[in-house]
Amino acid sequence: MYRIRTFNKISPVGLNRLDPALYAVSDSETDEDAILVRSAKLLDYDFPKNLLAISRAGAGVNNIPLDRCSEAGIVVFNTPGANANAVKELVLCAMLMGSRDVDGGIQWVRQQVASGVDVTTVVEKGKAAFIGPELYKKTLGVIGLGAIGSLVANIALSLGMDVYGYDPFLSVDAALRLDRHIHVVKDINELYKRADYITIHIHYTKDTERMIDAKAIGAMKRGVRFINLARGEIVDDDAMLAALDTGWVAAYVTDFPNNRLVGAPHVLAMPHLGASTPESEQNCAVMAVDQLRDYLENGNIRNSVNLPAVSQERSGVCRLCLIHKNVPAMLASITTLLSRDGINVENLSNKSRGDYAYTIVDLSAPADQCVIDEVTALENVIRVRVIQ
Ligand SMILES: NC(=O)c1ccc[n+]([C@@H]2O[C@H](COP(=O)([O-])OP(=O)(O)OC[C@H]3O[C@@H](n4cnc5c(N)ncnc54)[C@H](O)[C@@H]3O)[C@@H](O)[C@H]2O)c1
Ligand SMILES: O=C(O)CC[C@@H](O)C(=O)O
Repeated sequence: MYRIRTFNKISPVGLNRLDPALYAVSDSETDEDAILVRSAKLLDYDFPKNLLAISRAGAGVNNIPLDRCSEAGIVVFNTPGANANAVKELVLCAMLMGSRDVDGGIQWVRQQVASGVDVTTVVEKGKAAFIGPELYKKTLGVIGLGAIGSLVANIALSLGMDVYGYDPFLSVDAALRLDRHIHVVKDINELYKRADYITIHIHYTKDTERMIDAKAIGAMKRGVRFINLARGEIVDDDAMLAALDTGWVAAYVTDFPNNRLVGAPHVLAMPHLGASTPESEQNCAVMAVDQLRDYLENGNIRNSVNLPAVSQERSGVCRLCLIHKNVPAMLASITTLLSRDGINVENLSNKSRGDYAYTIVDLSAPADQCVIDEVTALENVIRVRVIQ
C-alpha cells in the first residue's frame, strides 16, 4: 500500500485513478511515499525518509526544493502543457482588460446605481473615462515560447496582431508549434522596443528573479501594457510601480497580487487564476497521477524536472531502480555485483541529467537482499528500489 499525501485541492478526476486497494490518499497522510501538490510551498517541508516522489499538478516548481529532492533521491514531476490553454485564455482577457478599462467601467456603473442615479442617463457621457485601444494591428511581445507562450503567440496572430517572441532556450518541439509569421528575436531589446503589449511566460528561478527591472522597463516603449501570469517574483515591483506612476507602463495585469500592487493605479491584479478552470485542473491532476503511478509501480520516469526521462517495458521477474550520481563506472559496479550472484540482466536503461543519473535493471531472477544491500551501499548510489 502506498501512502500519498495531497497538498491543495487535486481534482478527483485524477485522484480517482488511484486504486484504493493500492493507495491511501489524503491530506493527512504521514510518512508518505509520495506527494501530490499544486502551489503549496514545500520549500521548508521536512520530507519523510521514505518519500519517493512529488508530483506537481501544474507547470511551475518554484514551490519545491529541487536540489534537496535530488540529493535525497526524490523524483519531482510536473505536468507540461496541461494547463497551457487555460492560461492562454486568461492572457487574452488580460490584454483586453489592460486596454479598455473594463474593470473601472464596471465598478463605475455599479457606483452609479448604488448612489441612486438612473444609470441609463449617464452611460454615454461617463464612458469616455474608460476608453482604450484595440489589439488589432498592435504589436505583442511574448517572452518565453514554451507551452503557454507559443499558444499565446499563435492566437494573437489571429487577432491581427504583429507578434515578436523571445526565448533563448527554445526547444525544437516548441519551435515547431510556432506559426511562421511570428518574429523570433535573439535580442530581447528588439521585442522591448517594438511591443505595445508584453506578456511573460517563463519559470521563476534565481536567474529570472526580477528580470523585469528598471533597465528592462526603460527599454520598452512608453505606454506599454505588461501582462504577468508567470510569477510575481519575475517583476521588480518597485520599478514597475515607478513606471506606472510616470505612465511609462500604461497597465500592469498580474496574476500575483500583493498589497502594494493592489493599491496602485493601473494595476489589475487577479488571485492566481491562470490555471483555474475545471478542464485545466483535471488535465493536470490526471497527468500528475499517471506519472506518479508509473514511477511507483514500474519505476518509469516521465516529465521529471530533476531526473532524466527513463522508461522501459517490464521484463524479467524483478526490477531494480537506482538513483545515483552521474559518475564513471556506476553501471559496471552495479552489474558486477549482480553477475557475481549469477543474476542475469534481461534489460537495462540508463540516462543522466546534470549531476544525477537513473538506471532501471530488469533481472531474470529475484535479487537476494544481501546483493541489494551491497548495491545500496555502493559509493554514489542515492536510492535503490526493488519492484516485483
Ligand atoms: N498563472 C498561473 O496560474 C500559471 C499557470 C501555469 C503556468 N504558470 C507559470 O508560467 C510558467 C511557464 O509555463 P509553461 O507551461 O509555458 O512552461 P514551459 O516550460 O513550457 O515554457 C517556459 C519557456 O520559457 C523559456 N525561458 C526560460 N528562461 C527564459 C528567459 N530568460 N527568457 C525567455 N524565455 C525563457 C524556456 O525556454 C521555455 O520555452 C510556469 O513556470 C509558471 O510559473 C502560471
Ligand atoms: O495550481 C494552480 O492553480 C496554479 C498552477 C500554476 O501556477 C502553474 O505553475 O502551473
